[in-house]
Amino acid sequence: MVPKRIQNYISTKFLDLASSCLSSDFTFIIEERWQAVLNETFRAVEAYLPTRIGPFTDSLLIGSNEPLNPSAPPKQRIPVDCKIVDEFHGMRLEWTLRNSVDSNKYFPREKRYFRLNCKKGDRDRVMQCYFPHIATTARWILNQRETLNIYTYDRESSVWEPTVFKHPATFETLAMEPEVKQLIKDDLDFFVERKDYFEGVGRAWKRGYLLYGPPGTGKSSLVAAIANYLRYNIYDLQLQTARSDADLRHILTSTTNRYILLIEDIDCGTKVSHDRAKDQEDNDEQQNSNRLSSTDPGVTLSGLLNFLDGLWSSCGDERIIIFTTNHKDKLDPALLRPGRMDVHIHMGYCTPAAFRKLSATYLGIKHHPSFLTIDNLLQNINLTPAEVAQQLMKTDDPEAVLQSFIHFLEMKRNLRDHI
Ligand SMILES: Nc1ncnc2c1ncn2[C@@H]1O[C@H](COP(=O)(O)OP(=O)(O)OP(=O)(O)O)[C@@H](O)[C@H]1O
Repeated sequence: MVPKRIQNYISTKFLDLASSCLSSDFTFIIEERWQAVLNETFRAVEAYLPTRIGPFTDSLLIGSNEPLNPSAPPKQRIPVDCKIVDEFHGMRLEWTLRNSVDSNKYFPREKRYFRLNCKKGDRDRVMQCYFPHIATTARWILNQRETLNIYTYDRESSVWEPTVFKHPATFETLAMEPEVKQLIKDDLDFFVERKDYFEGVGRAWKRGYLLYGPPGTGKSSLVAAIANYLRYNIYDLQLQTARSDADLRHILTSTTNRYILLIEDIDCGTKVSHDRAKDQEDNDEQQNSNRLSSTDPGVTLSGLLNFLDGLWSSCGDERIIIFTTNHKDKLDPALLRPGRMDVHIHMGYCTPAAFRKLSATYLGIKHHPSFLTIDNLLQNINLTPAEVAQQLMKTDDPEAVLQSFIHFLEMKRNLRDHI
């Protein structure tokens, strides 16, 4: 009397129920993304599991990126479908990394997820003890990591591609006014240590820096120094790689916590720049003035601002956002409004104090009778630290370098006087 389809439905449901009652196993699934942002549990497991590779692990991904140390053992990662067995407080925990392609989307994206199998009876203990243990261990591992990464966004595969970041710049080697340097370091320390403060005053735990100044004054070097100081990875974003605001959101929420988001030369090739002189002529274009790129259909200034301090700004924790520009005056005033970028840092021409730092770094000389002459000359000439550094690398005889540098400065001064 019962139609075949309903019979099948009932028997399938019955079998499901029976197998779930009879099976003593339980499975946790940990996907890479959680509610539109990167899943911190996934990231913690990713950092933790390589420490659990044991003699029974049957395959590993290995690789190396240290050309200067070829005899060092390669680094290990966990391949897809490889089983890792962990033991914790008497529980047996079986992990597997899986991969699937999300084909529903217009742009197919790879979806990675971890499966954790345990005994049904251990489920609560896994939630209450094991996952917190993973989170704590992962935090420690990530804090200890020796190498930093710089990520660039690969538009084709829609993922951030990491490269090892080994920039030698530090606050110690940076040539800038010592007071400014100290201010930046204090600001960074305050930021890192005051999660509770940011929460208490209802602000997202992020800090925005705008570095501006002529080319060669050390903006990129300062970014590197900040990354090395905080041990934060850098996500280097070219705004043009985002196809639309939605794409930008996806890109920005596919990052981990604790990072520097770097958008260099924000004035270049985008409509974030604001050429006031052209305002009148560009009336029609003003309709589209929100658009950052004329070839890409859709990243808008408001899309970017929304991530900076709009509703999306609270997605993610412990983020330093750095914009650099050679032309602050070309930026849209909306970007410069108080509260948008918390700290504006002017990277200027080489000052006597900056010269002393460069001399100590490049020549190993901290005091020299010729410094007075150099100070006087520098005060009247606009020379970037990059130009000074170039002059100081001319030969490996420090005395000869200083003499030739004085000649160079005098030549510059005479040239300027004749124009
Ligand atoms: N303030 C500085 N302290 C130490 N070195 C510096 C400084 N400024 C520039 N340099 C030297 O000059 C090189 C170029 O500097 P850097 O790329 O940091 O400048 P920039 O302001 O980012 O330039 P651009 O605007 O062209 O990107 C650096 O590799 C570094 O060796």
